[in-house]
Amino acid sequence: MQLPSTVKLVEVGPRDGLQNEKEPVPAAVKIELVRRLQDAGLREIEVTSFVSPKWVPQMADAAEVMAGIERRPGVRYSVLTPNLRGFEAAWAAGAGEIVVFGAASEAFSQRNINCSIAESIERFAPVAEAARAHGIHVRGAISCAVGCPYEGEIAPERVALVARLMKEIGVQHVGVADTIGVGTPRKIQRALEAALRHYALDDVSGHYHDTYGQALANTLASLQLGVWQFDTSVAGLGGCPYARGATGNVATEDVVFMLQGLGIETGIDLDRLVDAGAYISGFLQRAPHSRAATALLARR
Ligand SMILES: CC(C)(COP(=O)([O-])OP(=O)([O-])OC[C@H]1O[C@@H](n2cnc3c(N)ncnc32)[C@H](O)[C@@H]1OP(=O)([O-])[O-])[C@@H](O)C(=O)NCCC(=O)NCCSC(=O)C[C@@](C)(O)CC(=O)[O-]
Repeated sequence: MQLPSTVKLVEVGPRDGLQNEKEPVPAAVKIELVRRLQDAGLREIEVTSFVSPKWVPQMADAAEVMAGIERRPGVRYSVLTPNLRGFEAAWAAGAGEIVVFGAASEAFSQRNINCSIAESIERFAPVAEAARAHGIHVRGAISCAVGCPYEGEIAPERVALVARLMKEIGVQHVGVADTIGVGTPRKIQRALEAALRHYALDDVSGHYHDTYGQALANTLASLQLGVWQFDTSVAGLGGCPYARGATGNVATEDVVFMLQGLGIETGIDLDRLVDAGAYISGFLQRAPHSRAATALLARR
């Protein structure tokens, strides 16, 4: 089967990766991480979230981080915005893309953003409208696309429903998110196919946590469908504060290593990426959660 010749990776480490850390990570460290990621060639970076600091204290420094990052031409800086207040802050901070984050599970929607799926769409509609009026790209995340920590297995129809609702309010791109990493290749393909009922191939991405070690296989299964955009997290950082036990996203280093082996272009310098992962892992005082990074560091 013909795989895509190019893949775009959205680096979510500074946001998804660091939102779940027990000890606060200083803004200066986040800013330095973004700098190193850019040095490695990442051109899409999810920097932070403009959410309630009561809900996610780790992202309370969102404005400071956005003000401190070194902006480079050709790099898009995205942020999460749950409501209009978040959007206004994101706009003021110069975000190039905003992410509204919904879920295919009612229970997760309630726990994560304190409203039902229907209410979340009502909340996102003015956010999407305002963003588009300002020329800011709007991405939507569909969490729990295959499984939910509270409801168990999620049917693809639920993903299709949320994708349709997001499409109707002007969300331009959807990310199919396996929040707790329970997806396996066929399940992920079915969730993607559900989103693809409402979005074109170029407007659908995969966001896979690696809790059960399936994320690379799921990435390959997505490539087989022609999906060519993925969220990944340097050093496999992360987890969601509202999904207990969920570990980080698939490590950017592991995905880049696999893609290089497949002859697929990413524009990313793996050595410098490993440096960025080593930097943040050093700060967090643990080894990177990346097999490729561990192997490459051992060879140095
Ligand atoms: C959505 C709300 C705000 C609703 O929270 P709420 O309590 O229902 O709303 P509220 O309007 O009553 O606001 C509560 C407080 O937050 C303030 N507030 C309200 N909005 C904002 C804002 N934008 N920025 C800053 N502050 C805000 C607001 O002013 C108020 O402050 P108080 O009056 O109590 O002092 C809350 O539930 C929230 O912030 N949730 C965020 C949860 C979150 O960030 N989760 C992690 C990201 S999602 C994820 O990781 C999944 C993903 C995307 O990676 C994909 C995947 O893997 O699944």
